[in-house]
Amino acid sequence: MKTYLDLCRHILENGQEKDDRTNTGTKSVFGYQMRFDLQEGFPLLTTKKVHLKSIIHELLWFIKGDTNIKYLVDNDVKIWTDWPYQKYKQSMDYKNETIEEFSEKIKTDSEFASKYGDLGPVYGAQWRNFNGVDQLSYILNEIKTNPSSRRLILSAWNPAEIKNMALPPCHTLIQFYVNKGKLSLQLYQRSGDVFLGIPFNIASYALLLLMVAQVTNLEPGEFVHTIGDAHIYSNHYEQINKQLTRTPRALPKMSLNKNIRHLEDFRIEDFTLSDYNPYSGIKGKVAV
Ligand SMILES: Nc1nc(=O)c2c([nH]1)NC[C@@H]1CN(c3ccc(C(=O)N[C@@H](CCC(=O)O)C(=O)O)cc3)CN21
Ligand SMILES: O=c1ccn([C@H]2C[C@H](O)[C@@H](COP(=O)(O)O)O2)c(=O)[nH]1
Repeated sequence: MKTYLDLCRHILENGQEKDDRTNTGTKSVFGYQMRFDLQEGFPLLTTKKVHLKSIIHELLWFIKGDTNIKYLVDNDVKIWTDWPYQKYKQSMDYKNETIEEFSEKIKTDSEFASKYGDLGPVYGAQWRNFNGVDQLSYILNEIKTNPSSRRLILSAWNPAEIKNMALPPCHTLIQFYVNKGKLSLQLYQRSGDVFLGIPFNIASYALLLLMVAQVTNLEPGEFVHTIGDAHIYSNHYEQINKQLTRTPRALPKMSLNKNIRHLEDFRIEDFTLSDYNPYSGIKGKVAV
């Protein structure tokens, strides 16, 4: 994952200080592209330990078309909880619960979960029902029947619905590309938190590529990651510099249960990561 460290170095050396919505402050560049050949291994960072289980669950949650954090919270995935919690804090029902108590209520009280756990029409909703279009089914069918198409696009950016989303989509658009029996995927990410979000996003879309390749009988090719505003938050400089002192190790391997033929049939137990030997994890605050 030298590719990732190159991005970090590029921003530290060439990035400009930029204010942002969260008032944390960032160093930022506009426009950056990374390429990962999936034949060379699974692109999971080795310069810090990345919690893959959260990534897999999040992806399965998108594929289900789900937008309520209940599924994530039930599976102990915490990455989306801050946003509904902030909203809950501003409501009449809020009784000084901590985020842990809030999560517990989401788990045990389904009425509470439907009232306070929904993020609005975020990824899952747009992937499966963009103004009535199931984009994921459409893409899978096109890849199988019309692989040379240059229109294999899936968009999460639905301008009419942005105002109803807890957070406007960061991974706004993906395009598939099929050539010589290989499937590639390019992501256009409008905004990328290089320390927290990007390692997750790389792994997540690499995984989606492997899954789609399997169910369309293609070999995985390249994941191309294009970022618009690529930034390092000012409270993450230390964590990034620490990673820059670490020499990347060999990439792990990801194998999928070969019996799965439909995207919706994948379950957490169908993913096996092997030979993952990362350096220790590094903590950092998420800017909300
Ligand atoms: N500022 C910001 N950065 C993000 O990366 C981000 C957002 N906001 N908002 C929406 C989602 C949520 N994402 C998140 C949120 C939290 C972590 C995080 O805290 N990661 C820790 C712990 C992981 C875990 O508990 O599994 C990490 O060490 O990676 C990562 C991505 C990615 N996105
Ligand atoms: O998958 C994700 C989701 C979010 N991010 C980061 C990028 C930004 O730091 C924030 C979102 O704030 P905006 O003001 O809406 O850009 O979250 C990410 O890197 N990856």
